[in-house]
Amino acid sequence: MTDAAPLIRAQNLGLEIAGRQLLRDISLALQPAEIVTVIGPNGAGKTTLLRLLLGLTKPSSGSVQRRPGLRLGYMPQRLQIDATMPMTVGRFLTLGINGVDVPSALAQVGAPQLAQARLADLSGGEMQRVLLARAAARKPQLLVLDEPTQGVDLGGQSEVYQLIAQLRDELQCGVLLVSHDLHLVMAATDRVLCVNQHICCHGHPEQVSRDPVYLEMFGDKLALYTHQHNHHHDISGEVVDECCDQDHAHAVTPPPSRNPKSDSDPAP
Ligand SMILES: Nc1ncnc2c1ncn2[C@@H]1O[C@H](COP(=O)(O)OP(=O)(O)OP(=O)(O)O)[C@@H](O)[C@H]1O
Repeated sequence: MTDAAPLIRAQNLGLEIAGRQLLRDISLALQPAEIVTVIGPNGAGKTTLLRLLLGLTKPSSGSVQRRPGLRLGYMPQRLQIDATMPMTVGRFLTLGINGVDVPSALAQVGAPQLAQARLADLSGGEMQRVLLARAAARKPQLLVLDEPTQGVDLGGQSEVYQLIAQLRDELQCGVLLVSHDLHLVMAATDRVLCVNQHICCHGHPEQVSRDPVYLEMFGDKLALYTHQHNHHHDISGEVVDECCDQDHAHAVTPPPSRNPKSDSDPAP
């Protein structure tokens, strides 16, 4: 494969376990330096898809091709830490990875002060930054991040996504990440795959956010929100009309679909 070849290409992936079809007909290609976000409801198969792409789970059907020698950085969804474990962040970053420069690895994720901190003492946001630093420490060609903002408060979440976009620019690596919230990742994502056992829709984030399939899937969460001002937004935040209520709960108004790619389209 050449540099222009995808980092990973999957064709017609399917996984069945104990008679249950967890994933079917997944075809995709991850390009270098591209940020791709997988979204989908709980139990949709997002983590399972990552595992198939990484070769940690064997598909029941279809195939995955990875670039030979592909350098991966993986950030798992959660890391169980024993509160009594005395390990420092600096030690954790070098475990099993040769030649990690701890100060610069932490500086890269905006946490230079954490080298001597105990892993068990970190806040949710600090822990995510440390996990990101470890995933980036191998200078990966592909960063795979499973819900990188778990345990991070809302204000900190967009910071983490900005950091991911910054890492992509610095390392020129592809990024494959899982998220529950399209709107948080929109600004830092080139392409979205909406997964629920199969790829339901895909495309640029704005396209997907207006796709009827996406809206149906996340409709309950998007349908109502409360805030204090006097206009409506569509789901990408644009003001779509005026009204005079203050402090109201209202429905998000999706604008007309702009040719999103949906269920019936060929795979990405
Ligand atoms: N090894 C396995 N054996 C049987 N079922 C499994 C296995 N791995 C995952 N599943 C099931 O597959 C479904 C998809 O799981 P997965 O963790 O991929 O979902 P997800 O989209 O990542 O969910 P969440 O958003 O809740 O993290 C779930 O119903 C899960 O119970």
